[in-house]
Amino acid sequence: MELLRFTTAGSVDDGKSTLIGRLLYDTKSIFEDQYEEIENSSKRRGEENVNLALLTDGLRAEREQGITIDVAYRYFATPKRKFIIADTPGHIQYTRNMVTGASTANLAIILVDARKGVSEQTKRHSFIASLLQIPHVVFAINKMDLIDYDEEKFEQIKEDITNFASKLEVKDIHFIPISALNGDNVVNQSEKMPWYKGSTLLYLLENLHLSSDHNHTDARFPVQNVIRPQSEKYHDYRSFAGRIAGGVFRKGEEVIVYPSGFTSRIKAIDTFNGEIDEAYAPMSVSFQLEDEIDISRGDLIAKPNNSPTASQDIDLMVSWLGDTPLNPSAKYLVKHTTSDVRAIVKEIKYKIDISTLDKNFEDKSIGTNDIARIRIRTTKPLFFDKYSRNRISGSLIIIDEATNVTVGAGMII
Ligand SMILES: Nc1nc2c(ncn2[C@@H]2O[C@H](COP(=O)(O)OP(=O)(O)OP(=O)(O)O)[C@@H](O)[C@H]2O)c(=O)[nH]1
Repeated sequence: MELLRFTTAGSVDDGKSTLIGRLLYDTKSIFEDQYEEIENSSKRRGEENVNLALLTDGLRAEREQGITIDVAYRYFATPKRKFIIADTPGHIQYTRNMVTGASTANLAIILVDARKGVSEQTKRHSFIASLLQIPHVVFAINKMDLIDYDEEKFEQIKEDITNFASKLEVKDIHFIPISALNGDNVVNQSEKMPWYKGSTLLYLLENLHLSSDHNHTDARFPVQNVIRPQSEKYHDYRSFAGRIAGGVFRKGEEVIVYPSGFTSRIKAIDTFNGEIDEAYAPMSVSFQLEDEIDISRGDLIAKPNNSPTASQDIDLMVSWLGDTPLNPSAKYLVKHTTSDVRAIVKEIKYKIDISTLDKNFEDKSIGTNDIARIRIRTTKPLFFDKYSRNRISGSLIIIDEATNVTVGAGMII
């Protein structure tokens, strides 16, 4: 069954928790006793309706004690698909949380309060979604019940969003008028908005075409592990395990290994369920090669005539996640796919004001939640692609060596 990863974003109180609760409840993904529990809490709090937000807020309260990065992952499934929701609270640390939750997402739901329309947060979240190149973005115009399910107001918000989104790189945009509280257009089609002819949120989540989210052109296989069993029986066995980051690999095809540049052919493709003839992103497989060449963790297997860029000077957009500002004279550790290298920040080109999208060339201080264009120099060449071409081989993370904390998420330009 296919897996869809999505993230929710919105300002505080736009209804993220209620929406997630509604999705879980209407798809029957919660247990009877969980429902009874929130039913009782709602009564105790003197609330008229069962407050579905309590379902996720309860879990949140628990995790807010002592976990630095505030993203909770929730799972549910329908007969059609499996889902992982990265639930990020909307308060101050928005950028950091959204970047963390969204980096592997296929889709982002950006909530907009129908009464307020496009807000500063809507713009920030849309910018981050475009920066991270989340392939699909759904603007859920929530609380339609509070504006009498007014079609004109919905159309106006849609137009406002379309106008500023035209400046961004978002490939696939959807708009759905919903009421998370009452369940309109979340799982069930609303009877209150006969003018809306589009699909419900769940229908969209279940039916979106996902295979084109991966790069199927440039074959990239970062080696995670060399498998060399100790037992007599597998005496001559050696294979290279990892997850395909792009393209298609077939048995018998010629491959090239970086950084060595040696070539060989694929003798076999092993998987957990046995041998296969063809493998593509995002499958986890292990390659046996025909020649005995030296390969270790961090190497990249690709195909001749389709090489990645090799360089030690790398330009990137960085989203700063650290609590302490970027230190231009520090050495950082950089993790790029399966390889680790040391790096320094050579240049801070500019910082982006994410509410206006303006570039600031004067202020070079990069603190928490800032997004900036920088250039780093690594101690060894990295073999990479542009982030716009491949979200895996085009991204890296920056780690503070002293504390081992991830301080930056970088998208290679
Ligand atoms: N009338 C109406 N109220 C809603 C709707 N969705 C959410 N609310 C209410 O809006 C308030 C905030 O909802 P939450 O789901 O807690 O908002 P949130 O975005 O998760 O907030 P944080 O978790 O604090 O970021 C609650 O009182 C909800 O009952 C809706 O569709 N209609």
